[in-house]
Amino acid sequence: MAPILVLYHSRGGSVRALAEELADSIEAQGVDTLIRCVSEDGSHPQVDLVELSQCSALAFGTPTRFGMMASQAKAMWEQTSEMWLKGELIDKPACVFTSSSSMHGGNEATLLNLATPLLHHGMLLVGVPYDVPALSSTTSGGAPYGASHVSGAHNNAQLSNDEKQICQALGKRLATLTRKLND
Ligand SMILES: Cc1cc2nc3c(=O)[nH]c(=O)nc-3n(C[C@H](O)[C@H](O)[C@H](O)COP(=O)(O)O)c2cc1C
Repeated sequence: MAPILVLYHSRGGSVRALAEELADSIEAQGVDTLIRCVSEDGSHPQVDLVELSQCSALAFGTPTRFGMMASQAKAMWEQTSEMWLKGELIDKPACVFTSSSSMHGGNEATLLNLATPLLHHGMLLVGVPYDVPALSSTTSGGAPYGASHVSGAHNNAQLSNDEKQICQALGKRLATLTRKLND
């Protein structure tokens, strides 16, 4: 099975923290990951679109920017018309994640916005079900739509335990479903 691609954009490191947490939880299920950035950030290499077309599944995240995905990621998706024409992502599982500075500053809207191009590509969106206890106890990030983090006005809050647990549950679910689909 091809690796699961964990693809993100992050300027200050908050989304990167979620990406790394997701990758760890996928790897814990014995599934290989490839962590890539939309644009080179010094921590992980920039994605090659071939890696996107060949992945077995995708975890995709950017910061919340005015309630939607970062423009760098939107620009990347606009280069995927050929992949879309060939249907290379159809029936591959996918999940989304984001970080925002404020609690009600549009992180849920961003999760839904991140999902839009994935649905256009025919991907199977994987969310977080309510049997994950942290979804009911979180006082910061984490939603049925995906993993999220509320980073605070100075973008320096660490991931809370609930945010981590929601992120780990999402990674585990993505890995498990991907393996089942590839059996
Ligand atoms: C241009 C811009 C727009 C932003 N828009 C929002 C927003 O709509 N809502 C919000 O809560 N935070 C917003 N933020 C804050 C970031 O989403 C937040 O700091 C996030 O954690 C950054 O993630 P990163 O550390 O991975 O870059 C914005 C930041 C920038 C630079």
